[in-house]
Amino acid sequence: MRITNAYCIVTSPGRNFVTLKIVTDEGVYGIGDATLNGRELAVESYLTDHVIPCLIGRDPHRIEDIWQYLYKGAYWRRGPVTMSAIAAVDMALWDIKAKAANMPLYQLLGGKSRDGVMVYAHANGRDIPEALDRVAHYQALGFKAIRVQTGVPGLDKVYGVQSGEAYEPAIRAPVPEETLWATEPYLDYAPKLFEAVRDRFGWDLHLLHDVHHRLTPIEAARLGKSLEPYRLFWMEDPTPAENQEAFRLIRQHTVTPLAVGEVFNSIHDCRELIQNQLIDYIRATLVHAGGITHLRRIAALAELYQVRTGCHGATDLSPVCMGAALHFDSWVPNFGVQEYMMHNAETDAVFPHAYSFKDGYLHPGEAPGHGVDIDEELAKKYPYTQAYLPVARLRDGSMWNW
Ligand SMILES: O=C(O)C(=O)C[C@H](O)[C@H](O)CO
Ligand SMILES: [Mg+2]
Repeated sequence: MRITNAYCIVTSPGRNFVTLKIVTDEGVYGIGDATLNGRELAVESYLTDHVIPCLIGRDPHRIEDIWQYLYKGAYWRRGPVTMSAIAAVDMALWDIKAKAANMPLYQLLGGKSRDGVMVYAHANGRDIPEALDRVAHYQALGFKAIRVQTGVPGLDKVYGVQSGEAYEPAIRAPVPEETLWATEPYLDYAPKLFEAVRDRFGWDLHLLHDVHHRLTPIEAARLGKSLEPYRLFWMEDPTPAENQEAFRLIRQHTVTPLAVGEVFNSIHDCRELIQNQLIDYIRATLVHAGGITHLRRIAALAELYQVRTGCHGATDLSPVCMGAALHFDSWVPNFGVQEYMMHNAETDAVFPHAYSFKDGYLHPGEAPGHGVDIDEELAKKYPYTQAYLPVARLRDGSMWNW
């Protein structure tokens, strides 16, 4: 089998997605997600200008060799643009291999380790009562795990809180939106939120919370400690993780479980966090961390230290990433949970998929490959529009972490 053609499809059914399609001489094709929120065209150019010309004529079954070629062959290693491009190729090649074998991808990875993939939903409210209503909504849908975020008194816009029906932080505009952040009111308010959630819903629900990189290590330690009575499933990204050592300080003060890594793109970003058991869940996922070939190395390292997976699954990762991740999640021995934000109807129509939700679990389906396709004609109806994640500043105007 040979690769005869490959190209990117950029589409925007509500938000921007970059998809790679790899076509072979035997008519089998594979699909990979290459979306990097706010930097979509950089990955598209990396693939189109620098990667695709090197793929033509290669044997698509040689997934490991192609991965190594793209990683080592560029000389410049790692980084989100490079690793998202490699991930797209890798996902598409695994799709081809599984389709050629006439098997769902999880079978090639080693078969299922579980009957369903537990997923968590996002309950977002402008205040505590609204957040509680959203928790009730997702619990009624059958979710066993729910992430809860609220607005903070005195702050106009806060990460994770929706102004309309669907939460979409990447605003369509030529430059990022500016938002305001203040740590003190947040640290006071977050425990009140979880006290209210436990009061109303009891203990038979996994609760998660995303701090979105906004605290210093000692502030994160304080928050983890103040959330202990509410027994969170995890506290996510409490502080930026470039300095992996910083998590030692948080760990010394709290037993609230920690989840980190949605912005990571290689095993080196989380090696110390894992080897020193400074986290409980690793959030890296396929599209930003080099695809299945690389994520399974990360998971294997994590397994040695009883760190479990908690793959990123926000809506800026396309259904292609979600579908492939569900095969990975079905197989990976040290699975923890999968994020599931749910795409809008337009996105689901552009990306027909085999996965389905039932009673708090997602199932990858039995279609050969990863089970997600792209309707290229429909995709053309939604042209790319510039959109960026917001930035955050403190009250004195200093730049902060969004
Ligand atoms: O889903 C999460 O946990 C996130 O933090 C979502 C991110 O803000 C989003 O994916 C950025 O593109
Ligand atoms: Mg997050």
